[in-house]
Amino acid sequence: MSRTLFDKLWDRHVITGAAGEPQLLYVDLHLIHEVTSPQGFDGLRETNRQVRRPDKTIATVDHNVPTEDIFNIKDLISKKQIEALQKNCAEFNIPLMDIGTANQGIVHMVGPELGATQPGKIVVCGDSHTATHGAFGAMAFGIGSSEVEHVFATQSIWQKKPKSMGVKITGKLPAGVYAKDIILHLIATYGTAFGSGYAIEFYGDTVEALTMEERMTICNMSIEFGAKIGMMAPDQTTYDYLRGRRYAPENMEKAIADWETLKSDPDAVYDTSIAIDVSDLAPYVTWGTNPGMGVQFGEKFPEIQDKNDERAYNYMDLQPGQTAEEIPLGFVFIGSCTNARLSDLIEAAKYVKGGKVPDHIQAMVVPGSRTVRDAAAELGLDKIFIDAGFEWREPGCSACLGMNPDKVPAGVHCASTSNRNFEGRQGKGSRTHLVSPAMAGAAAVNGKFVDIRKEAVTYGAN
Ligand SMILES: CC(C)[C@H](C(=O)O)[C@@H](O)C(=O)O
Ligand code: SF4
Repeated sequence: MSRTLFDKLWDRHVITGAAGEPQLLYVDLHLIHEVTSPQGFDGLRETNRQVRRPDKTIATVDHNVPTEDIFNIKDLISKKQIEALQKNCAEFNIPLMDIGTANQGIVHMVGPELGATQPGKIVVCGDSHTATHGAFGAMAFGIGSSEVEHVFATQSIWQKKPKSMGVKITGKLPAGVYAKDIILHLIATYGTAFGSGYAIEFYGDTVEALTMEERMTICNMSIEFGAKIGMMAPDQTTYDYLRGRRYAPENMEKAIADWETLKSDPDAVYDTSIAIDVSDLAPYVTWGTNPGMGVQFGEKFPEIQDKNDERAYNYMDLQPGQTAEEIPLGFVFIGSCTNARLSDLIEAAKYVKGGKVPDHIQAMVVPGSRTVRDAAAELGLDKIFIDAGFEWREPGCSACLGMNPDKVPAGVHCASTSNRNFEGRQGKGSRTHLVSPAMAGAAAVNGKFVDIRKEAVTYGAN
């Protein structure tokens, strides 16, 4: 029988359980961070158990780390969580990409950078953006804290198979329009609950033409589209990305021969299918308090249709009929596991170069990992951002969410390359507008959102 990529990944991992019932799946890679792992370790200790496969577990510190004085963790809860992870990793023999080390970074950046995220694997993490790793043709999903303990102890997890959805993306992206705009467009068009109960496969000629970094941006926000799982079939782009990385297979040719089978059969059928064409897409800007409340640049913010819209407009202090250019920005955040990879910083820098961030805007770049930070500095991007008036920070989740000192002040509008614009997400009372890195960079030096498709707004673009 014809099978989708998702069916193939699922079938490979079933240990026991009948179809239609929860099934026990083997886990190939367990990523952990300081926020959702302490309970699991405590549970192991209480019952005198070990981590079954420390060699299939990788730890990162990301949510709580300061991005200025990295070893000086002032917040007591943050300090406790980070110290607990350090102690737990030492006790249970788990590799930790610790603060200050070469591989420090956000968990969803580090797995791929190390080459640990690979086609065909089941990747889990106590974090909702785990779908990011699906960009490699892996089946990756977020799990809860009690499931973290289960994976620690057994290297497996019970799951009921979700339905499958095919999202076909075709057309060539116009200049100034990015992977971020594709996923924001999908969410704005179909709603934040559309993917609920599904594992999504993104495919089509647009997807095939994307780099791994762009693919990760789309899979990352599967959760904002309602789906726990988002994936793309592996191809030459995937293999080229992985070759030579620390955890890449020793015998790449043998691995690739297997990975080549990881694609949906031509006549495989998804439970639900949708298709979009991106040839005429414009850059997106969200105006409201969920990632689906967004418009294409130039469009007016929509009329109020329900209580949610009303509440969002009140919280954001915006009105229907306004446009993105009218948003009074006070903050620009370029960071997060959605858009803080090297290509994101390169694209943002193209629009920042030679410009100046006006006094009314605080702008920061927070590379998602030290690897990215170092590579960007090598290209001189740090200088471009600093000369323009940006703060150039150390890696971490930073202002993506208010768990560390980086926060957007109450009432301030922030152009953000992250994935969530919920009330208070970037700090109490903060107002988040989700955009691509290029849109954020251009907004910083122009003092407001601008149409980056027009040459005139780019400074020294090349
Ligand atoms: C803190 C963590 C559990 C959380 C998540 O699950 O996604 C965070 O990463 C987020 O983005 O909101
Ligand atoms: S960068 Fe943001 S979305 Fe990503 S893991 Fe950290 S807090 Fe979650």
